Amino acid sequence: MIEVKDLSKKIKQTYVLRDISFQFERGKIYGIYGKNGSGKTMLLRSLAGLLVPTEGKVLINSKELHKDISVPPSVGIIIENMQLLPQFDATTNLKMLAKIKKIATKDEIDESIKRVGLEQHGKLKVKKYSLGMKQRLNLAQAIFEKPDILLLDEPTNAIDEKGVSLVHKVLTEEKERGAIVIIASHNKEDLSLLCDYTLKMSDGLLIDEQF
Ligand SMILES: Nc1ncnc2c1ncn2[C@@H]1O[C@H](COP(=O)(O)OP(=O)(O)OP(=O)(O)O)[C@@H](O)[C@H]1O
Repeated sequence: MIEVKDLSKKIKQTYVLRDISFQFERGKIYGIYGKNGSGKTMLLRSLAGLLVPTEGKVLINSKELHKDISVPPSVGIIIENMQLLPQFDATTNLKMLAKIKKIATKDEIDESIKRVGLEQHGKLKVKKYSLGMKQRLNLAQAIFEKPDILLLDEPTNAIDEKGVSLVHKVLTEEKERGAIVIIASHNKEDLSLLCDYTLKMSDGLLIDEQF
């Protein structure tokens, strides 16, 4: 479980996150929507341990980030400006990540490439990928270790209609496996189709509209 308690973040005199408290539970998909600049990415970064709070805290299974643990022990992430290595193919990119983390097997890498519909292109260099193909590969790297938590910033960005249904299918499977899936998007309609729970972000505040 992820518990966010009174979380605020101030950057250069401005609060980009303001007094956020919420609990995210296993086996559910959460959607966070809001305008550009509302704080969605900042919240995902905080949950990933990539942003130190100014006030408040984030607990992952009762362990506090930046105190008991530095990052969540089992997390898959798609966050803006992520870099895949363009000179290598999809399989090599994931194999190199697997080497660093030492968790996924070759079969699990192949399976995740297949799940995102890239099996025909597994040997193509990533520099030849379209934006949508890169985004699918980003999803493959987020899921290939079967993490407990998935933090996904605009995971369907640049993906065509057929691809979007595939992404929805994969994320539903991840939820059924018991993962906590948290998606940020500016597209409320896209989220409402997929998510068990949708929340609105506005000016750094997280607004729960489903009382
Ligand atoms: N590196 C930074 N330094 C200072 N302020 C930043 C930085 N990155 C983002 N911000 C500010 O933090 C606020 C929240 O930004 P954030 O990226 O979380 O928004 P977002 O909801 O994810 O937007 P988008 O839909 O455009 O991705 C914005 O006001 C932005 O200007």
